[in-house]
Amino acid sequence: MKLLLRNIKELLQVREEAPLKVAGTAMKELPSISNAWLLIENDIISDFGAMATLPKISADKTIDCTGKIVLPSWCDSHTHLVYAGNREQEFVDRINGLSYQEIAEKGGGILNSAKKLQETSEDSLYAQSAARLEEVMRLGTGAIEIKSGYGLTTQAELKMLRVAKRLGENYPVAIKTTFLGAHAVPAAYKGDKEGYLNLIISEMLPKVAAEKLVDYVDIFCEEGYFSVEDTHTLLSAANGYGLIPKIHVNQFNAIGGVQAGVAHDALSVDHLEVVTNDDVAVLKNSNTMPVALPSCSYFLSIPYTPGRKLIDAGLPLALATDYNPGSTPSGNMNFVVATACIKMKLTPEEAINAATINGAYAMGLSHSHGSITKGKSASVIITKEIPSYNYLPYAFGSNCIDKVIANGEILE
Ligand SMILES: N=CN[C@@H](CCC(=O)O)C(=O)O
Ligand SMILES: [Zn+2]
Repeated sequence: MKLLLRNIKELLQVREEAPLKVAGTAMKELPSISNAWLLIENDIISDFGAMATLPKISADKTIDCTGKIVLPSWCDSHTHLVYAGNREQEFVDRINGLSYQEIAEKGGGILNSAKKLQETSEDSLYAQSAARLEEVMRLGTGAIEIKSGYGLTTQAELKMLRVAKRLGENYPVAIKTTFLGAHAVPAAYKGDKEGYLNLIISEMLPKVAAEKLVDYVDIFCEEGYFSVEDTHTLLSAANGYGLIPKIHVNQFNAIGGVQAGVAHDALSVDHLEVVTNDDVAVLKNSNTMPVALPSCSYFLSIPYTPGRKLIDAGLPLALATDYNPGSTPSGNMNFVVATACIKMKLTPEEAINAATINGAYAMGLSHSHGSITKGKSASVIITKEIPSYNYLPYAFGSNCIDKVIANGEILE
């Protein structure tokens, strides 16, 4: 099947040789071709160029993209998309004055989602999660990471991860999975965090690894959840199963989670609403991608990750949604890109790099996603007719997407 996109007003994020990631001032560059064509063969980007160079191609289908911009699909490297039910009552409780932490201390928060998930069948969990995945795919997400962490028992964690794996088998989207058993201490282990960590290490990790359910390991390194010492203990154990870390750090407090992540060569450290100069220095000498989650800051009214400071220090930055029922009930990467520009003062070029190639890096997918490069997955967004790519974050409340091509499949 040959699919030709022609008369593209601007083809964005064109990289002949795709970098693994872009950092610092290089994030301001967004290579593009005006008045372009793009050829997709089956599920692969096979060629592209300026219209003046278009060779004779007998395509099975042609899409005229006059006035429209084409860019690689969003790469959302941090989500908790598999969950049961919702937490809209906690949303109202927060409006009425309770904090996110106070809700968690009353047994709400992650434990509330864990209870719901444990009571939900695997098929119902799959159906609820599939509906969310379909929605975010139509919003332009072409690669996504999904975490466990709302099970908090061995059976329920396995259930979540099997659902995530099944989604990857059934949808034309790249899915990476992460084991987040250390998301919170479950009610059954109240006051016995060591006992729960022991369960994670001696029972959950071996089972999750034996079923080949995950690519990465995660822990919520935060006051009131898991300490830096717990983080070292878990990441060392996970290393024995070949699991690379992608961890939750510095959401509310900088307690040394960034340093712990870098010490274990984490692929990414995520949240970073609070960042110290020492965190920046440690990240500079690492391969670890800092990941900002601006929709979470928006929803919880907490500080935004100082993205400007990180990029100005020469670091890379990725943007992701954090889609989950508690802190971010939205998987919309378009809103993330707009909010990064509006609230974190990223330029549109920086935000698009952060949401494509750097997002791909943060889930180990730079070789196949995140840029318009020959041989990469044919996962692209075709916008509506818009004046320029700056319009994408500018028109933050509008859906600027006309069509999505998901691994070669057209989603209307
Ligand atoms: N902070 C930890 N975990 C999730 C939220 C969990 C929840 O509230 O359900 C996050 O990344 O924001
Ligand atoms: Zn998260």
